[in-house]
Amino acid sequence: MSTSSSLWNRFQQYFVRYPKLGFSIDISRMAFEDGFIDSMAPSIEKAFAAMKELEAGAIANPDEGRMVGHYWLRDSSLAPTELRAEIDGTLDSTLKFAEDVHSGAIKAPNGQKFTRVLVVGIGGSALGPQLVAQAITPANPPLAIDFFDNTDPDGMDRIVEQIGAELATTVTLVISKSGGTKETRNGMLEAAAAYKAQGLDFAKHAVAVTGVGSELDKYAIAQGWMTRFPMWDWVGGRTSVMSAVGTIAAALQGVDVRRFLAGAAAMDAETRTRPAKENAAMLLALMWYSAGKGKGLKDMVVLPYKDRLVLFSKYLQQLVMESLGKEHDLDGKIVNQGIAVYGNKGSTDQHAYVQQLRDGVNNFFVTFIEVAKARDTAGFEVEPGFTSGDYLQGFLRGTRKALAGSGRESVTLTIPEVSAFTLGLLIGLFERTVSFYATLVNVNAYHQPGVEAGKKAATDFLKQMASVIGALPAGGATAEALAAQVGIDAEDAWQMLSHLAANGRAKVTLGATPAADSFAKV
Ligand SMILES: O=P(O)(O)OC[C@H]1O[C@H](O)[C@H](O)[C@@H](O)[C@@H]1O
Repeated sequence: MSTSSSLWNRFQQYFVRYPKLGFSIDISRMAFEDGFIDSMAPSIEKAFAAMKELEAGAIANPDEGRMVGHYWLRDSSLAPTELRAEIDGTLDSTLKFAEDVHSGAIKAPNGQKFTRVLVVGIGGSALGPQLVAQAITPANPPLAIDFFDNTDPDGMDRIVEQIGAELATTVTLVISKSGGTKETRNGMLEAAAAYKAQGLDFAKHAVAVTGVGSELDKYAIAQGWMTRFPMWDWVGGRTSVMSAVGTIAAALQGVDVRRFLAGAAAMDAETRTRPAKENAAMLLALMWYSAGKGKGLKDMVVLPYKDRLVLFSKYLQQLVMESLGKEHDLDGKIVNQGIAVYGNKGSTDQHAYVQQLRDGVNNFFVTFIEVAKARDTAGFEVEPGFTSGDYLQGFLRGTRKALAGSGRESVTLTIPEVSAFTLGLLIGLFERTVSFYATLVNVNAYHQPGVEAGKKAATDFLKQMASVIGALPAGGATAEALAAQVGIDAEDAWQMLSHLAANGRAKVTLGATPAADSFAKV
């Protein structure tokens, strides 16, 4: 990768485009040797074979004994026969629901049309709808959208305050595949309380998207919610944006959902059968492998040069890190796999962390996303002969060159514009890349056992907090003494007592050290 003519040749060799989709991938600035792809042939074959089985309904998630069916959501004809009607029917009914909300056939209890949607969900049950809302909704969508995607009460208070009296015409989607996620349960209860405070009946504004028979599903039935849509165990949260999880909010916001699905289906079709050297998903998986030596040694920095795609790095962060970040491989060997993903957008990031990318520790590769069309409206020249869009391209190309000049690797993906179709296409591309890469490094991409450890520790912490509150004396005691009394760790006790004190639920007299602080009942 030295002279400009050899770079031009390398570009020709490693540039693949799908003209029908307006999509291209350029891996010429990755530092693999020319024989690399051929040398990976046996692994590539294995990955293609595993994908074929997965798409045919194999138990591709062995730990949970589940099929992996997100690829069927955009082409139900590939799904096992018994699932097809349910996939199509659910899609139709989510779109019909949105249509009825728009037309006023489904109204708010006050007789007016719904004007806003509040999504309560977290992780895979929020990131997809958030990305869609940011990237492909009209500037002034038919319904404005807000999210409760955390159990931060202050965050929720701010949203409720912003919505104000419009809560009367707000439909709330509570989204949880498992139906038991605590943050989402809390968000739902907080939302219900906010409606109640305005004299509104939450049930008449509430819609559930969840697994049939889940805690949430039962609750929604018992409370008489507006309606419910199903989630299936064969769709993982992080790949659920094309199920009801993503389609309802998208449709309510005026997104052409069928085009969104068609984009993913089109990328699936391109990358399902093409041989490795012209297969964008396989090439990307091979680049991840080459950059990180199959061990995730290099982070992936996602740099879309387009404001609308600012959440794409966050979306990929969950998709990639929750799928690939695994302690064990499929043979039970300890491997501690994964690829760290971060990023924001260009050229904004050039004024922040790109300094380190150019000059600092070389522990990453960049994925540039270039959008060919600069804007929808007529061009405007910021100086004679140049538009803002020319600058955006200049900064992308300049950064790619500057990085390559100091031995930093990058992949560049180009799409014609940001639309429902091209967002679907990008999501489809990365989903298949994750599936391929998982086989290359022999991990199960479809479970997330590590997430459970933090959840269990949080549950224990809350149980212990209850016993500490019960033991708080009127006269004051140290954290250590209270911890010994209820049989818990002294630091945990101090942390929860400090939290209680900060929120007016305990009194604290600070000592010289945490051990000398004294806590009492209020
Ligand atoms: O949709 P839910 O069941 O509420 O799950 C929400 C999220 O939380 C879990 O902890 C998982 O790690 C995520 O993959 C999932 O998307």
